[in-house]
Amino acid sequence: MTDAPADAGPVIDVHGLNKHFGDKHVVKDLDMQVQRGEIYGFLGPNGSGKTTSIRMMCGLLTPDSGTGTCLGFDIRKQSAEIKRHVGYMTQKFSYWDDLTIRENLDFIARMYEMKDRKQKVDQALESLGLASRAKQLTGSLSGGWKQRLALAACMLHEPRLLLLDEPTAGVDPTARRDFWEELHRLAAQGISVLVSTHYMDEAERCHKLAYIAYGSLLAQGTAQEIIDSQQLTTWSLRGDNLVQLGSDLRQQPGVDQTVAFGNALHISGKDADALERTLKQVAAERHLQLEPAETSLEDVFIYMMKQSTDNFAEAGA
Ligand SMILES: Nc1ncnc2c1ncn2[C@@H]1O[C@H](COP(=O)(O)OP(=O)(O)OP(=O)(O)O)[C@@H](O)[C@H]1O
Repeated sequence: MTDAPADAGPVIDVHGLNKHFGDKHVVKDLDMQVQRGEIYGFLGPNGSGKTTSIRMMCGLLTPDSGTGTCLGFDIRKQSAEIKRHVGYMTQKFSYWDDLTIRENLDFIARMYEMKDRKQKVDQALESLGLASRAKQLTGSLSGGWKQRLALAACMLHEPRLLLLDEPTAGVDPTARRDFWEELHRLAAQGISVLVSTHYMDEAERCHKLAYIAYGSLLAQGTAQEIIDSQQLTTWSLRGDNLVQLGSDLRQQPGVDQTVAFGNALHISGKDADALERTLKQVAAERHLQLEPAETSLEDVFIYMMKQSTDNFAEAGA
């Protein structure tokens, strides 16, 4: 096994990655860097190229063009070495229902030809809180426990990088919170995590984020940097019949987007002056309560998704 320099440079460093499936350009000129101990969130609408990007970055799929390294190994030429140091959790739970948790982990340990198998499995059961359920059949576990088993399985060979593809889809909020506590514990030990998600609360727990739509990376940075990058101003308007109000407002000058949040409507726009004039007038006419609001990550993601949908449609793609 070839060892890559452990602490030298970014854990993922890719430039100009492209991938086509047939005539579909699924990933376009992707540049990305992930640092050691960083939790990096990957967001974007369904089918935007997240899984394809993750697979290229860990050497499972060869890009049509572009270059890069993962853990210091060349993504084109050294995929076997990358796989030895990466834990990959796919979207689909792929363990045996009729084996117990321990048997599933033992099977994975055999696949990796680990010498101290029993000790490694015991450690994994202990550190992910699975010890009390070690003898339970996997098929009878709830979604949260299955996902904990999947994490234990992809941590078994002590990878330095975790690639997690929507690891918490369909899992309840408490189990998701526990899962994220675990990710932060691993990151604090220097393990890097690239995780795709559709959940806003999870996005906010990442150190850095990338937003990808129709194969193009539209923004990357900390949550605050992504919010700032779109230069939106947002106001909150309270009142009755928010659906009708939203639809009326979307025709008005300065209003780029309206999103209902509980009993309030978030209204955002790029032209701050025009937006303020419109909203003050509407609030006065209809006796509504108007307040400036912080632009949230969710406001910004909805805005970017809408922009990219429009651009995609205009391009006739
Ligand atoms: N092996 C393949 N052959 C042909 N097309 C593919 C293949 N894999 C993915 N695609 C297509 O590439 C596009 C991007 O898919 P990908 O799975 O990377 O998106 P995603 O962002 O991970 O989506 P989701 O959020 O739904 O998981 C989709 O249009 C998908 O249908």
